[in-house]
Amino acid sequence: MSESIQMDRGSFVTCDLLDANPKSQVCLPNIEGKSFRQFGAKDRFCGEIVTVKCFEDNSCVKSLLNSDGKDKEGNGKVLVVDGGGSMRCALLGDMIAQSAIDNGWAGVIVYGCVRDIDDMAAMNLGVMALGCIPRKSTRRDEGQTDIEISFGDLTLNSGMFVYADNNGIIASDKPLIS
Ligand SMILES: O=C([O-])CC(=O)C(=O)O
Repeated sequence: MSESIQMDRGSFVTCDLLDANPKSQVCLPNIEGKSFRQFGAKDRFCGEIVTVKCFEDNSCVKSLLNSDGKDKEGNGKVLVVDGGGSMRCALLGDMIAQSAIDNGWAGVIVYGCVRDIDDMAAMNLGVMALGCIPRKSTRRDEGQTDIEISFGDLTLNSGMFVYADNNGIIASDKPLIS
């Protein structure tokens, strides 16, 4: 039985949500020797997922985060980017992160790297990524949106729900808090 817990979106704990919903997906803490870390000031964030798959090209990330990031209830969505785990360039920096905030997104999870992390650490956005690197990606308008993505034992589609805090990342077909 899954249980939607009534709770403020800013005060959930992933461990408690998972205890109440043990069939939820759980991201592994070690993915081929790499781990997700927090880079934003908002270290507890959740929302409806929008998926992107791109490799060393953040065209889709930039255009999506420059568009409305609110769900039907007006809550922020979370962009989950499968960057193939590349540690060679960053798919998000402070300027795109600022446009995510301006457009109401709750957070961005990057299976890859980010940059401008000192500025990002002060921004009211959830950001989790595997690491950081000064180099930006090359925009060639390549990448796919709303496609199934998989990493770290997660298999995610747009319309699912993700919950992230300092304990880690969990995901579910249904909302876990209401
Ligand atoms: O423009 C990019 O590709 C990433 C970046 O530096 C930013 O968002 O500020």
